Amino acid sequence: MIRFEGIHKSYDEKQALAGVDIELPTGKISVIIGPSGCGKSTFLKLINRMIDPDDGQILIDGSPVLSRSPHQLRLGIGYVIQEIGLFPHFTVEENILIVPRLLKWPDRKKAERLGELMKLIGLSDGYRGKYPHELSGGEAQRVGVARALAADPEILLMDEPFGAVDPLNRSVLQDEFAAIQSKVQKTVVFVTHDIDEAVRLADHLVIMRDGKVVQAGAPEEILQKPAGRFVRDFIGADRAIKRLSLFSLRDIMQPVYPARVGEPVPPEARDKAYVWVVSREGYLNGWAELEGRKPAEELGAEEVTRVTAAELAVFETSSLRTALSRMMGQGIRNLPVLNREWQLVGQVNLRDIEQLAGSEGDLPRAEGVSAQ
Ligand SMILES: Nc1ncnc2c1ncn2[C@@H]1O[C@H](COP(=O)(O)OP(=O)(O)OP(=O)(O)O)[C@@H](O)[C@H]1O
Repeated sequence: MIRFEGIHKSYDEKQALAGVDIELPTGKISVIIGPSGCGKSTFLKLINRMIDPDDGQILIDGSPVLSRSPHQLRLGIGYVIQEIGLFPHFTVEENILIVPRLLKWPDRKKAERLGELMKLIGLSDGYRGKYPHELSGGEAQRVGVARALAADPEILLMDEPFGAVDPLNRSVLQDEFAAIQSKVQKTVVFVTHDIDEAVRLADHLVIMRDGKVVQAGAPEEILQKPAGRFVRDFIGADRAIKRLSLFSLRDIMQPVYPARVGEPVPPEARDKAYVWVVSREGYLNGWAELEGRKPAEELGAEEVTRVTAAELAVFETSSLRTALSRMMGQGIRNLPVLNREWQLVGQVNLRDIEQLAGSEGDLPRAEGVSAQ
C-alpha cells in the first residue's frame, strides 16, 4: 500500500499540494484525476522521489520513501509518461530492456523476459528491431508499458500515458491495459484528466482540486454519490452513460449460433432475419440474410456479406460503453462479441445496454476494474 501522510508541497510561492492524506491499495489501479494544475503530476512525482515533500511523509508498505535513495527506489517503480516515452536511437528491444540492463541481468534472463513482455503487449517478434519512429502512437505506448514492467516492479506510475493517442486507439489501449493489469496486478497510480478513462480503469478513484483530495473511493460509489457540487460537475451530467464503463460485455452478452458455409443454418438461428457466419476455426467472416431459406439448405459462400472483424466486433472484455460507441459509430444495433483469440463467442444488442444504463442494480464489472 502507498500511503500519503499530511503531504504539503510548494514551488516557490505556488502551493501544489496542500495537505494530502490518502491510501492507495496494493495490486489495484488508483486513478488521480482533477482539473489542470490541481497537483496530479506533483502527487505522482513524490512517489518515486522525482521531487520531495516540504512536509509530511509517503510510505510504501510501511517504509518511508525518504529512507531510500531515488536511484534504488526507481529501480522498483515503473514509470510511463505521455511524450518522452522511448529513446529514439534505441530499438524496441533496447528500449524495453533498459532497466534489466542496468540491473545487469544475464542475457538469457533478458531474452526470456523480452519474449514474455512482447506477448503481453501483443506485438510480434518482428517489432524487436524497429525504432520508435517506425511505430504508431498506440504501438509506442504499448512498448512504453512493456518497458515500465520489464523488471517486474511492484508499482507502476502512469502520467497521462494515453494522452497523445487518438480516441479510438485510446479506448483499445485502455482495454488492453485493463487486461494486462488483470494478469500482472501491480499497484498502479494513474494520472489523467479524462473522466471516462478514469471510470473505465479505476478500482480506486481520487478526485483532486487545488492541491487537496475532495473525494476518493470506488468509481461506482462516486458516480452514485458525488460529494458535493464540484465532484458532480466534474464527473458530468451523463452519469448513467459513464456507469457503462464499469461493466463488461462478457456478463451480459447473449449466446450466438453462427452458420458456416457449406452447412445448414443452425436451428436456433433460423427464426432471425440474419445470421453471423464464421470460418471452421470460429473466426467471424460476415453475415447472411435468412429470409426465404429452406431449413436444410446449405449456406453458399455467395450469400455471405463479408465484414472486417476489427471494424465491427467488440471483445468480451470490453466495456458496455465501448460497445455503445461502436454501435453509434457503425449505426447498427447488434454487435458480434469476440474472445481474445478473435473467435465469435456472443452478441450484444442495443436494447440490453439501454436497459442496463437505466438500472441502478449491481452489475458485474469489466476485467481489470474489479471492485475493491
Ligand atoms: N516546477 C514547477 N515550478 C513552479 N510551479 C510548478 C512547477 N510544477 C508545477 N507547478 C505548479 O504547481 C501546480 C500543480 O502542478 P501539477 O503539475 O502537479 O498539476 P497537474 O494537476 O498535474 O496539472 P496538469 O493537469 O495541467 O498537468 C500548478 O499550478 C503548476 O503550475
